[in-house]
Amino acid sequence: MIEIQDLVKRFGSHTAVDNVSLSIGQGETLVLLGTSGCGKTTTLKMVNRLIEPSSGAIRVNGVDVRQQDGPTLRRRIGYVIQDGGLFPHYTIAEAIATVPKLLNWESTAIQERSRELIDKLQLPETVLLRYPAELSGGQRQRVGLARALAAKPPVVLMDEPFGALDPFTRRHVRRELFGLNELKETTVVLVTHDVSEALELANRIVLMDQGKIVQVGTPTELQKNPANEFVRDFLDI
Ligand SMILES: Nc1ncnc2c1ncn2[C@@H]1O[C@H](COP(=O)(O)OP(=O)(O)OP(=O)(O)O)[C@@H](O)[C@H]1O
Repeated sequence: MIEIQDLVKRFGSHTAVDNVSLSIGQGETLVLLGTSGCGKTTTLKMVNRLIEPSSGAIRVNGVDVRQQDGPTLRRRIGYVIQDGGLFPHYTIAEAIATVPKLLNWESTAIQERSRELIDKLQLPETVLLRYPAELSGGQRQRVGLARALAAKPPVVLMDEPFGALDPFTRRHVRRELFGLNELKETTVVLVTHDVSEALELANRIVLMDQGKIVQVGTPTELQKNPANEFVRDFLDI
């Protein structure tokens, strides 16, 4: 589904992502885990071309991401960031409709899809007419996900999607979201530095340090067979 090959990103003399290769399967939830500054976000943003690689290649469904311009590519790849990443001057209905509109969906189809998502994410329909500032953090997060899923993208990238929430709401929202059938069929790449979140959500975890992959495996593999002291320390085992 997503093939990342020998990916490198340098910022001046600093190598933020250092020769990363990964294969992510259809419907898989892959978690990029690691300390602050280890290159998780930079790796993620190269998938949807918010950052261009220094070298290496990324293919989504066999097609090199560089064959499409950034905006076109991003219509097919959902993107969720901390606190929802919503524009303050768009109502929730407008926010969710953004990508379907760009894809020229009929307005009745957009309305139907928006209501479906609002319902699935257990938000009251009245939020559709409100602005992000009028919602709670947990609600904004759900709306951010609704916006990312609106046009049914095969791939969704998530960068610390629950980072702005208190621990209780965080657990609650993430269980709800990852319980959605719709998300089970979607390929998800999620960035976090939260070990328990990674262990709970990941099919596989990619543990990174200083731009490099230290270990890739299922949560159980990492816990049972940590590759080295760093992995043991990071997972606190
Ligand atoms: N635009 C940029 N210009 C220069 N250096 C950058 C830029 N973006 C990121 N970096 C550097 O690249 C490294 C990796 O950053 P990145 O944001 O990918 O880390 P991260 O693992 O996502 O960290 P965090 O969890 O803190 O967000 C860091 O050292 C960061 O300072």
